[in-house]
Amino acid sequence: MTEIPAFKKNLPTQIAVLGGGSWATAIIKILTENNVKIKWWLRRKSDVDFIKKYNHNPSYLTDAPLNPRKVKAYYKMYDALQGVDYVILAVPAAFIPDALKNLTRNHFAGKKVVSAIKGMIPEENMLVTDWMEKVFGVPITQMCVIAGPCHAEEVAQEKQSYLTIGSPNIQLAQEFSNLMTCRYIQANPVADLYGVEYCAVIKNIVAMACGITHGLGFGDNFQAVMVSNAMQEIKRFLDIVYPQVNRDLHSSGYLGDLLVTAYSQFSRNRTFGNMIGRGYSVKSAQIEMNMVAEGYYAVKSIYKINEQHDVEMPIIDSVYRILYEKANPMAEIGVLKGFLK
Ligand SMILES: NC(=O)C1=CN([C@@H]2O[C@H](COP(=O)(O)OP(=O)(O)OC[C@H]3O[C@@H](n4cnc5c(N)ncnc54)[C@H](OP(=O)(O)O)[C@@H]3O)[C@@H](O)[C@H]2O)C=CC1
Ligand SMILES: O=C(CO)COP(=O)(O)O
Repeated sequence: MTEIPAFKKNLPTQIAVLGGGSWATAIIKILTENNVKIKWWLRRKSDVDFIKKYNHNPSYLTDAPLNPRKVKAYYKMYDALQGVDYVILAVPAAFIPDALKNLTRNHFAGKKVVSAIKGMIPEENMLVTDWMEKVFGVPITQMCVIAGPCHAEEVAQEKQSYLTIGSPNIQLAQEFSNLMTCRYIQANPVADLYGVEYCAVIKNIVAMACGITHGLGFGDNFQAVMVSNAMQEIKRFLDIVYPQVNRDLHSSGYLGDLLVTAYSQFSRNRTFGNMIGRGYSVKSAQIEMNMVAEGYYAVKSIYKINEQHDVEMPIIDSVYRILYEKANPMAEIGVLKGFLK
């Protein structure tokens, strides 16, 4: 017998959130504005104990209070997954294989899976949703992704923001959008899961390029040209890798996400790039940041995927050579200048 979903019985929707960083914390804050119960998995027992006692995350978005009637923290992932309707993945992509290594297909059977991750699985150069389908057999029609211009720090301050929920299953995208819409968040469904997921990954690399050029002393004029060219680069890539009619790349789920990451003071990817432009090595930039810049891993994956397609992607190529081939940033941006219009 098919189980009646909780929202149809007017019961709280039970949602597992996997990951203890700033985005997981922000998503939990948003969801608890609605009729949901959250089962929150974090990797450190000390964090779980802290949240049970003080009702906020000890390390990320520490000012965001969490409703103890709606949020329960878990250290064992199996316990967090029990009885939930949705599983939200919010661990940085590079750590997903390790975080989920003890799970089987059964843990996801019948559950809807949402990726809040804007990164690629590095070893396999795969989108997170493709990887979830391959490893755990989750049908793509049971998955959606969260995209759009939205920094966790602004969610914590309840600043009006917009999200885009992508799924080939538009009913699912609508259902999850309803769960994510509240006083300060408007979530909108789109049928283009792969387009928004790839765009969210690539815009992180572009934000790194913006940070690099800023660190090198280039100004706003140059950055505006680079961001415009980046949008065309994203379009060329998507038109080859996942063509779709009616994809509006100028909407906030694509262009908006690129703009906020390229320009925001909160962007980890831009901050990381800025350090590289100022002369930090990759290792020292990683040590300096206590958060994860997905673009570092993603640029290698996109570069490798594009070896099969040969799309013209000069910004991606430059960032790849700077981060992985120790190319001199100033010399590399000098080469890039010749491609920009
Ligand atoms: N922050 C934002 O505004 C947004 C983030 N996203 C996406 O959300 C995803 C999660 O990022 P976010 O929450 O920001 O991450 P943060 O940078 O805020 O935190 C890093 C997280 O990664 C965990 N981590 C670090 N190293 C490891 C490891 N070796 N194994 C397992 N976990 C590890 C940390 O756990 P610990 O603290 O225990 O070290 C922490 O939970 C990313 O894909 C990001 O692109 C998407 C939209 C907005
Ligand atoms: O995707 C984001 C905002 O939409 C977050 O970007 P950063 O990871 O660069 O902070």
